[in-house]
Amino acid sequence: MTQGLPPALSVRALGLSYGATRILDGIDLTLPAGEVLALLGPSGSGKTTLLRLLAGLLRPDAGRIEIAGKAVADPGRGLFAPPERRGLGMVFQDYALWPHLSVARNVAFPLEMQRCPTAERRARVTRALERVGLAALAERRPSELSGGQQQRVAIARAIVAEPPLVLFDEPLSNLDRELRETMVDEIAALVADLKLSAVYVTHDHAEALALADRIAVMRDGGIAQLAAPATLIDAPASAGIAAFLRLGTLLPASRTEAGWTITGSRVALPDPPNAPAGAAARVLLPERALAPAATASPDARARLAARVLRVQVRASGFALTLRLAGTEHEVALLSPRPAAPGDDLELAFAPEALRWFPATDDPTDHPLP
Ligand SMILES: Nc1ncnc2c1ncn2[C@@H]1O[C@H](COP(=O)(O)OP(=O)(O)OP(=O)(O)O)[C@@H](O)[C@H]1O
Repeated sequence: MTQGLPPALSVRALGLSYGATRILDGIDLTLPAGEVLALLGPSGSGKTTLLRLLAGLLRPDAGRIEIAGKAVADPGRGLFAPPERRGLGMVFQDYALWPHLSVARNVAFPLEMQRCPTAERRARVTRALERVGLAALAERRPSELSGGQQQRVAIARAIVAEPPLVLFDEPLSNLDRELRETMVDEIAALVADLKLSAVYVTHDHAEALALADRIAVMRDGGIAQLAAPATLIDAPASAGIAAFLRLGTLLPASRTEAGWTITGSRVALPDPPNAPAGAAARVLLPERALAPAATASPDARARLAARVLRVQVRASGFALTLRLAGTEHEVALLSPRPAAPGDDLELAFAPEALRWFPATDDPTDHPLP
């Protein structure tokens, strides 16, 4: 966080309805200056609507938005600042460049709006284009650039005026996978170098984890969990969030006289640290906590037998799909050693790596994007 500055963004009790349908409700957020917040959620969860409210493209019907300490929307007080008075940088998935203007003129646009003197404008445009590696293409038209280059122009335009907040709306979704991965790293480096504050909408959890200081997982027009990436992975607030983030296998568990077992089997599970209420629960077996027994870490004190169903060779190892012995449940695992379909393996893990949820917490209510 940048010391002494007001939060880049503060949102309190924000809400919006279309007719009788409540689209967003009770949104509370604070983004310290210099941090990146990702809005992550499945299609229809309200990410774009929230971003449009921040941009001033939509009016809320309840709550308050402050940007860098200044109120920009507060319907209770009749306050609403339109987009041009918020001074934000914005990057959209379709680039939104002026086709008839050169790259340099596109990037200069926000400075022209601010009536920035010509010499300073030229210097800042050059600097912004250098930052995104496009200084050599300043006189081209957008149509003479690749998709990735066009998006770099849009990013240069969004940062040229050093706005208090940059909004990214799924900026990489039109690019192919390889370029997306490169550009996630580039955006992360740029945002960190310039100490920008940013809100980044995505439905791709890998993008959110790579870029954000904090992630708001959105669901049904609300925030289901707001946490740092490491916390979200280590302690998802619900089985639904664990399923959405694809953290591992969710198993139904039952309490029997002999202890907890995987429901419908005799396969024993280690006792949970805090006993879930009732005789049924859902347990997450996190993929990153599992290892084939021979390569397991020394603190692995629990084991499950499994049979290999499928193997995919990856650059980083062997992606195994296994069936837990005595059950119909499948688990995925990245193994450093090769295996073949039909092989029997023991999976080792530390019992405290398991995450327990109430049986009523149904991950299938949380559709994947
Ligand atoms: N103009 C509108 N009128 C009525 N309902 C709308 C309107 N715009 C969006 N919605 C509804 O609001 C909800 C949230 O939509 P929003 O576009 O914010 O979701 P999203 O999380 O950004 O989804 P996606 O990833 O598909 O863009 C959806 O149920 C959508 O159908």
